[in-house]
Amino acid sequence: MKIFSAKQIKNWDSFTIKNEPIASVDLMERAAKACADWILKKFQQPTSFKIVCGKGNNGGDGLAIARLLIQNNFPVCVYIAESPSAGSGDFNINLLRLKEISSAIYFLESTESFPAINKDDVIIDALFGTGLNKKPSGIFKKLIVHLNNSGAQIISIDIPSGLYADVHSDGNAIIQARYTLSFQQQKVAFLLAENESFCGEVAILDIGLSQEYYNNEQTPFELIDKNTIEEIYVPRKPFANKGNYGYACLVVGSYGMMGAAVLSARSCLRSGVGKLTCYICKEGYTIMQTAVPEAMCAMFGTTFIKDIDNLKNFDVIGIGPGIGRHLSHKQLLQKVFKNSKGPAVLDADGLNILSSYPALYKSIPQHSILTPHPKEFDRLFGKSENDFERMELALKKAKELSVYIVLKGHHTLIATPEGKGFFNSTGNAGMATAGSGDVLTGIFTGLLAQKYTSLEACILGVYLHGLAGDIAAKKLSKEAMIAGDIIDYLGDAFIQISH
Ligand SMILES: NC(=O)C1=CN([C@@H]2O[C@H](COP(=O)(O)OP(=O)(O)OC[C@H]3O[C@@H](n4cnc5c(N)ncnc54)[C@H](O)[C@@H]3O)[C@@H](O)[C@H]2O)[C@@H](O)CC1
Ligand SMILES: Nc1ncnc2c1ncn2[C@@H]1O[C@H](COP(=O)(O)OP(=O)(O)O)[C@@H](O)[C@H]1O
Ligand SMILES: [K+]
Repeated sequence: MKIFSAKQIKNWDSFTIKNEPIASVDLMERAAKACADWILKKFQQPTSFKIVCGKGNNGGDGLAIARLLIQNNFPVCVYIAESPSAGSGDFNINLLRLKEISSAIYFLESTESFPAINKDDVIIDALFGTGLNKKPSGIFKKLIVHLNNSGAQIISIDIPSGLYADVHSDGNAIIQARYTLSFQQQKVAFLLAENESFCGEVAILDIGLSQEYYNNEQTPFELIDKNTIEEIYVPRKPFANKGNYGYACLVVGSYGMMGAAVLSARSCLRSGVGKLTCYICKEGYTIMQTAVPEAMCAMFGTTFIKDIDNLKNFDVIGIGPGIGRHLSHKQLLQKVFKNSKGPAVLDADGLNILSSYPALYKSIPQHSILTPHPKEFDRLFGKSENDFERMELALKKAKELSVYIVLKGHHTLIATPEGKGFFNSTGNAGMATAGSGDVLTGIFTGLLAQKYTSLEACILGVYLHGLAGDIAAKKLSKEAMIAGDIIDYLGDAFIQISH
């Protein structure tokens, strides 16, 4: 699903108004109705709502929601933050409509007029939406702080007030919502960890914006969903043999870190690879042969891997999980880069070694997949001030090095050499456990071996990994699940995407 910028969303609204056609106030009514329906499902009588509005269209939404809640017999008070600017047209229409059924409408001109708020009240935040054009200051800033300090649950309409949709919100006063009810699709700001405490749980409500605009508008950002996966996933052919599904190699593990090797090998096999050989150290031999009898083993080195051989035999090489950091690993990387038939997968200490030798960056095989978490990313490409900056840097470096950068997190970002950014929509905090990343490396390696392109392997890989994690969390809880469980539920994830 495409993700548009605030400006594109505004154009999307205008396009819909013109081409559906629908009056803008009726589109606002549709948005307000979607919010009110959501709220009515969530909250029982006699919840008391305090709705705080600005004078733009976000405030207009708030006024229309107020009317709909009053019509459902909820106690509602409306507070309008005064400013010298006139209300938008649809704000004014909705104010008149509200005045016909309610007198509990108050204008906030100074801090003295701020309402007292009960912890049991529910605040609806319709102060600023995507029209925010500067840092909230003066009475607006104080109002945001007042609402945040009240201890009451806040529902933000469209976006938490004070938050920018497409850029870092650099020290802004921002509403800390328990829920954000946004329209039609995600905004980039919702997908970045730095905004978690503002957005709360995000619900995306369908307000029927134009499909034609959606189809024709270009955007660098997409959210990976079921439809994206349907276009990529290729079912196995009935007459296939193991030769059809590729020969993968994993360079993994060292003394004390064979767990990472086992996890990546198991997940590679569970992703459908035809054949797998693992390069490991001598101490890891029995462990690997016992834990993963389906994988072949080649030993090079005693406590860590010193060398590798015959790399030309493999369709794809994954390197990194558990290899530790040793001087000779620079040569290991060089060999992988030189002998890779196609793209390689680089993770964990594979990336850490790489970051110590920037001269090697330009010899990374084209379209390789690099899978850093934010700290590994900073080590590779330098520190970023915030998540937006890191995202932009990932897009820049993916282009510069012609690689796919999988920046891991709650909504993992795939930055592509073509300048596109795909956010994942599966996965959960139960996956914040040692070894989850090793599992992902195995999946990417397995999918590349089966001739998925790097982009397809990245998209399908992160989605399956997260989906298996979601199934594991449902069965076992986020707390009790461990990385190995993600592998155990990969089968269920494949079954889900293939139906
Ligand atoms: N027809 C449409 O365009 C639709 C728009 N919708 C709503 O409209 C919103 C966007 O509305 P608008 O573009 O009117 O913008 P907003 O309602 O977000 O705010 C704009 C108003 O706030 C002022 N403002 C911005 N930043 C400020 C600051 N820091 N301090 C003080 N004043 C500030 C602006 O001057 C303007 O008056 C969306 O977020 C959504 O909630 C929905 O009703 C769906 C339909
Ligand atoms: N809170 C979370 N929500 C969703 N996915 C998560 C979360 N925490 C971690 N993950 C996923 O788990 C994996 C962790 O990888 P990584 O940090 O490399 O762990 P390790 O090095 O222990 O294997 C990544 O794919 C990441 O996206
Ligand atoms: K808002």
